[in-house]
Amino acid sequence: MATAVTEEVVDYDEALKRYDPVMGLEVHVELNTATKMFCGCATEFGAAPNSQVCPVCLGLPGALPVVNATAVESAIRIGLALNCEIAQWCRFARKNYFYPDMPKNFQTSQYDEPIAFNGHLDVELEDGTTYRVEIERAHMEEDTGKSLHVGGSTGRIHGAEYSLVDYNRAGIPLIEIVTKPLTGAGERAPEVAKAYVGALRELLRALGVSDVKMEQGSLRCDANVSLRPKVGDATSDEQAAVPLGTRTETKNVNSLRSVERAVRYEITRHAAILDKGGKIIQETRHWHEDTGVTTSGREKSDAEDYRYFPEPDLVPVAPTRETVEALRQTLPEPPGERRKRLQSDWGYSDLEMRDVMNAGAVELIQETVAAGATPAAARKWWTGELARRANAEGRSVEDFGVTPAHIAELDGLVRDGRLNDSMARQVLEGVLAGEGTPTEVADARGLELVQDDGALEAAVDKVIEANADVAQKVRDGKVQAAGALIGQVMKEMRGQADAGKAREIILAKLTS
Ligand SMILES: Nc1ncnc2c1ncn2[C@@H]1O[C@H](COP(=O)(O)OP(=O)(O)OP(=O)(O)O)[C@@H](O)[C@H]1O
Ligand SMILES: [Mg+2]
Ligand SMILES: [Mg+2]
Repeated sequence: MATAVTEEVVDYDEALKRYDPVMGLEVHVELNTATKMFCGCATEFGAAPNSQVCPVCLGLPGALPVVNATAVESAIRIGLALNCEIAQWCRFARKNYFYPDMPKNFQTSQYDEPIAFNGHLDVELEDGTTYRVEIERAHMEEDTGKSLHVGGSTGRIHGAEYSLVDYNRAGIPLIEIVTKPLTGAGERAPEVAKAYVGALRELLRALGVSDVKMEQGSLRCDANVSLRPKVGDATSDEQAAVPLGTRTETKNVNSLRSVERAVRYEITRHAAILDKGGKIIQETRHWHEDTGVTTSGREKSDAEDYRYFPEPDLVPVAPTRETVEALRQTLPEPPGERRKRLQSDWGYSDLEMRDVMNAGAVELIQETVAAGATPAAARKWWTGELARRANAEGRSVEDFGVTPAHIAELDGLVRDGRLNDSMARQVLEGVLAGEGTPTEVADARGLELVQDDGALEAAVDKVIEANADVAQKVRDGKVQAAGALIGQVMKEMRGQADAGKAREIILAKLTS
């Protein structure tokens, strides 16, 4: 294991004055098929170690693999969604290397005949511009098992007392999506990296092919970074003609924010080495979330000898054009377009839509609006109260037992004038506590606005009398001062009044 040496870095903006960054992103996505890539074992996450294994995924002699047809379909759909060409005929290949988490001593992968190639994904950046990420290929392979190193001194894998290995993950279908070297992003390279992985995650989720949980490892990103001397604008022809520098490959970066930080860090680290006339070593690096740095992994040349050869135990994959076209018909509306359509349907600002995206609430809002709520109310509940609570409790809003129908019903009660905002919040408490539907909770808790305007007027009169000085301010034109009076009226009515109505009455009495 690498010892923790702090490497030199230069200021990011300084680095960008002298160097042009180039990136290549490799994303591994675990498909959500019920069974593994080449056998019938289950793929459930978190099962007891080595409970989902068989002779095929354990690589026992004589066991024969069979391709998972659903995984191939998912691979083709991913390829199509990434605007790739789909191979008419391709094979699996054995990638030979020895590592204890890989029981067969080779990984069944694809090499020079990927199922999908030559695509692109357009990603939107913060400033509204679009960057086209060129996709080199998307190929099928299988995941490895997981090692667990126990005892010994902390962080020293090979100093561990012993190691355990869990093969449940071995053989889970993976698609590796590899970009071409991405140029022309200039100082926005880290932002492009984050935006691309985010857009890819959104796309894969829309395709329904993976649960894309970076924190659980079902979506993993390796970020390759190199620098070359800067000779012009990032997008100029002279700059494009400069040969690429040596890359480093930062492994398994497991959040969008980390992708951005890791790329940024590597740019500043490379620059420091190049400034001193040093050479970048082509190697893998490990990202450390806590300290925000990468450390050296293993040296890895381009000509890494994996002794690839075509897998003799599997038949080639040869999807007919009809099959491919039929799969094309199953593609969802591109997420970017869908997002824009919904934002305009719902009348949200850019900021509001971003909140909704960040809260992962698009589907919930869609269902809530379909159930009759206004888009504004749906957004308010799902990204406000419920998202806050979910965050605080480290849970997902879906796990609360509150449904879009509940929220629509709650909104209905507010719009019918039966509940005010603070009462609606109390009703929601009750729904969260499992007391029933919003109407049931409001009935059971006796929550209902006083509809009697006479009572409200009486309360207003009383409050005006008791707060003559404030009332005078309102009369003198300081309308904001009415807020204090409304507060008093609400108190007088024990919260059972419609604050909007109270305001109307107060202003009518004092300003007309
Ligand atoms: N000089 C470079 N600078 C930045 N990125 C590069 C450079 N050369 C290649 N890349 C990118 O690095 C990535 C290399 O991924 P690829 O899967 O092809 O090979 P690998 O990382 O060597 O192999 P493995 O899949 O075994 O990790 C690609 O995204 C490619 O575009
Ligand atoms: Mg790769
Ligand atoms: Mg790689």
